[in-house]
Amino acid sequence: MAALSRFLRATATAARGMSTVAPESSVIYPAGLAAGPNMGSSVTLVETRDLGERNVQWVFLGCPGVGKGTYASRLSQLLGVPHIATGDLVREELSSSGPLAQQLAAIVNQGKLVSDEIVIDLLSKRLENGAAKGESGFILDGFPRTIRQAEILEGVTDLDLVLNLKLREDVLIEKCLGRRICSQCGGNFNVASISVKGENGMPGIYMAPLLPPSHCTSKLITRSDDTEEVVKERLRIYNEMSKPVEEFYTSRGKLQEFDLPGGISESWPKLLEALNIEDSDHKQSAAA
Ligand SMILES: Nc1ncnc2c1ncn2[C@@H]1O[C@H](COP(=O)(O)OP(=O)(O)O)[C@@H](O)[C@H]1O
Repeated sequence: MAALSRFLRATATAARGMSTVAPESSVIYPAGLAAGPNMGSSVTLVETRDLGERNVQWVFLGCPGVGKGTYASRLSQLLGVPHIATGDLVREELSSSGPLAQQLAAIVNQGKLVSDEIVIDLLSKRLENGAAKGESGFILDGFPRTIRQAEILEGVTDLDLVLNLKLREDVLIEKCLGRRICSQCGGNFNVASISVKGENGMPGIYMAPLLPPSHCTSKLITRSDDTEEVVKERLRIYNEMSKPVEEFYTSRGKLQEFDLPGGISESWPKLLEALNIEDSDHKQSAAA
């Protein structure tokens, strides 16, 4: 805990003096981004890279399978900040021969949460390594997941935005079960073809599969915690432990909700619009 506190305090101080890393494509996002989220109010669009503000510090919340990783990764490339997923940090640790590996595997494979101490330790190390390489700002994905983690983060940094991605639960389960990773290149794919009719006032939803290129097809693996039983347990734990985190940020006026309307090509431009981010290349990247 102390490590994260010390580290984030140092990063925040250093970052305040830094200008935003200019992303490769033309990105325009709201003035005063550092001061608070854009909650749909009218915001003057300016090029933030000219303002000399610090890089964004965002958090992505959302149930397992909602697509936090996909959208956080795209936005991190667009905004020139690192995408830090605590699930990836946990998986890296458990695939290592480190002392925690066995203990972590047992927890993750049951769909339970790793202790706050362990996650904070892994996150601190990741942030320290990033800062040594000159990184600043972040999009955190999968952290905080408990009120305690949220309180610790709040004690050491001032988030600009907490984005809560939402999708109906039956679709979340299908998406988790369809996830595949290429064991060679690490690419993330999804073989599920989702087509749910609208009912009881809920809109229908269509999501095309995200299929791998042919050279990855024979190398696809499934995450060991993406079985139906474990996904349901992860959803249960999300509702019990992480829903309160949504309320925590709502009460601070930081939470912005985003209902995913469909697959990436449909959702990505709408997400950029909701965030008041203009990406001149978005048509090409949405189709990628
Ligand atoms: N912030 C966190 N706190 C506790 N455990 C975490 C945290 N982030 C990740 N984990 C552990 O890593 C697992 C995988 O996380 P993640 O890849 O984010 O999965 P999901 O698809 O459920 O969002 C979680 O089920 C949990 O065991």
